[in-house]
Amino acid sequence: MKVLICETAEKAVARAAELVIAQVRKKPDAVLGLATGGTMLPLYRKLCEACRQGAVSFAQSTTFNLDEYVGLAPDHPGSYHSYMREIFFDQTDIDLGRTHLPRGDCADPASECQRYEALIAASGGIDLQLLGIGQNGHIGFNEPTSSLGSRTRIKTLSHSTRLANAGHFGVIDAMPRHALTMGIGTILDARQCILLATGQSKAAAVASMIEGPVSAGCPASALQLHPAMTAVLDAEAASDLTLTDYYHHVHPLGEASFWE
Ligand SMILES: N[C@@H]1[C@@H](O)[C@H](O)[C@@H](COP(=O)(O)O)O[C@@H]1O
Repeated sequence: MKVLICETAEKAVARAAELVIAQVRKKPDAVLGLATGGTMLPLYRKLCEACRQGAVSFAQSTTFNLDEYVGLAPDHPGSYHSYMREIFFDQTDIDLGRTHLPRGDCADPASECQRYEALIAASGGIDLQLLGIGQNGHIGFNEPTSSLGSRTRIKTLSHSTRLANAGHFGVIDAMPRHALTMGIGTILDARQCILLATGQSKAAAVASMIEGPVSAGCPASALQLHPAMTAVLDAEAASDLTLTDYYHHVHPLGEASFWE
């Protein structure tokens, strides 16, 4: 795993945006795996800005999002369909017909998961998967205990994940209890992964992901096995890593990359 430590969150976001833009410039019809969450907001802002300025075009991109809440229709304001339209799709030149998210409101979620997996495979597979990380080490909605070989399926959300995301729903009782999520095996199939983590609240999860044992207890630790995985971190998110000590000695207030 390549670990890129940047001095500030702003710089980490800028580096992650550069990596995405470089991939799309190199392969304009790239298949992108997309993530949601607060960490991604400034990253999408950068990508939209670059698109408006003509620095990158998503017109030929195909996208697959990691997850969606069970029971929510695409036009529900708390759905990830709504998030993606508002934050990214409607502000770029992307062809909406080539954007995909699992349908949360389908009658048969299990067959929706199979349909979604088949669609990803039919697209030729994901070239670049963008990821955030939950405070408990989840990726997508693969909560701790997720099988490392899992495919797209339904997961029960942990109480801490529901609390962390309840803001979008007003009260925790309005927050969905389940999600459809790409599996860890689905994510590991992507040809390249970029995980962005910023802020002190992610430090423990980031340390488990990079320096902990590969374990279903920290689903993100499975990314240690991926041959082309880059973790882009700010200094706060990196602060529990043993390699951060070296970073502070050798690169005070700078950017540094390490191979773990
Ligand atoms: N399903 C999403 C994840 O894909 C995301 O990585 C995580 C972290 O979100 P945040 O960036 O808001 O901390 O939140 C949700 O659980």
